[in-house]
Amino acid sequence: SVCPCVRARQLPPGRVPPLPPRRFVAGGRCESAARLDGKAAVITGANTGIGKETARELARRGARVIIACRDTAKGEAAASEIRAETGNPQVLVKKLDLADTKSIREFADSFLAEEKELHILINNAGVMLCPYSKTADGFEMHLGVNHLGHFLLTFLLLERLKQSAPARIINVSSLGHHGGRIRFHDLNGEKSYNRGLAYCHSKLANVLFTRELARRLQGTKVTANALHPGSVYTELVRHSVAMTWLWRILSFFLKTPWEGAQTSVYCAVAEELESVSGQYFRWVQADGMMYCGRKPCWLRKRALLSFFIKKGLCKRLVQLMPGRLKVTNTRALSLP
Ligand SMILES: NC(=O)C1=CN([C@@H]2O[C@H](COP(=O)(O)OP(=O)(O)OC[C@H]3O[C@@H](n4cnc5c(N)ncnc54)[C@H](OP(=O)(O)O)[C@@H]3O)[C@@H](O)[C@H]2O)C=CC1
Ligand SMILES: CC1=C(/C=C/C(C)=C/C=C/C(C)=C/C=O)C(C)(C)CCC1
Repeated sequence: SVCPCVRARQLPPGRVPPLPPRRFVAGGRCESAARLDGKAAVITGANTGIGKETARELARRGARVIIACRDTAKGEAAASEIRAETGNPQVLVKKLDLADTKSIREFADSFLAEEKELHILINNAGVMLCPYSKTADGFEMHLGVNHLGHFLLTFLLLERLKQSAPARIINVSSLGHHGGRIRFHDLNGEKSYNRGLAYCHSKLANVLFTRELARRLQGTKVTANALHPGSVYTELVRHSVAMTWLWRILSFFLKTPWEGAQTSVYCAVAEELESVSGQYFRWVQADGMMYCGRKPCWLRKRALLSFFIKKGLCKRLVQLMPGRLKVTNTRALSLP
């Protein structure tokens, strides 16, 4: 493992390592130095938040990045900022409204006509806590945008991904998927609707879609993985006044969008994931509390030590903590 001081020096220009109290929430970062020259990536909802920071990191690595967003003015503002900062002129904007299948088809037609290759598709855009509403095609908004829109987009771009293989599909899900159920009898939430649960259902759909897609893509060199980015201070909570205030109050303890993008970047570039498919990733802390995967045995045996790390009482281990963060597969899901 690399000394934290060395890792700090490897941060991209302008990024400072988080202050000690924030190290607990900042999570790890993608340490792969992989370049993406000659590779093309589509990132949905990349005009802001996690998507924008993901676009910035892929552009920094030399990729041709297509920002797929519903508001092209916001997209252009993000693209010109990224072009200026990374020096990569190949950051483009294309209109995509995931709440309208007509717009998704237009995006795909235009993309397929203009772009010959696609190596990375990051289904990142999302809505949360929307008051009850429907997409242009009559689907409940969370399911329509977060899952069905991305489902159609992926389907339309799949041949291009296969032709460009090795290629990766990354679905940005959420820890919230644990609270989700696929309510086959009421997919549109017409019989009962809870906006928090509607979000969770759509995020479970992301995970299940990833698993089935990975199964169907076996042998094609196109992988599909899902992830939870962490709790990130973004505009995701905009539909809820209470959550907007909670987010402001907790902001110091939430990941920044750049920190939140690290799991997406890891899934997109890490060499060791070249043939890993059908998995769900999230950063986990080696304090034994959140760890579901390969917990180091010295931690498993020492619950007290784990408590000290969590409370920040053991200075040396706290200093080492960022180096002990891993992305791991967590939950094995089966269809309901
Ligand atoms: N922030 C967090 O704590 C967590 C986030 N996530 C997931 O991370 C992903 C990114 O969210 P985050 O960056 O936090 O949130 P933001 O609200 O900052 O970004 C969401 C993006 O999705 C776009 N979007 C929303 N609706 C549509 C649509 N109909 N068509 C096209 N684009 C659309 C938004 O566009 P516009 O700007 O035009 O509204 C925006 O670009 C989401 O999938 C979210 O569920 C998961 C767990 C935690
Ligand atoms: C209570 C609490 C937290 C709040 C976490 C929340 C509220 C997470 C919400 C996540 C969402 C909205 C996910 C969307 O997919 C922190 C800040 C992590 C740490 C301090 C204790």
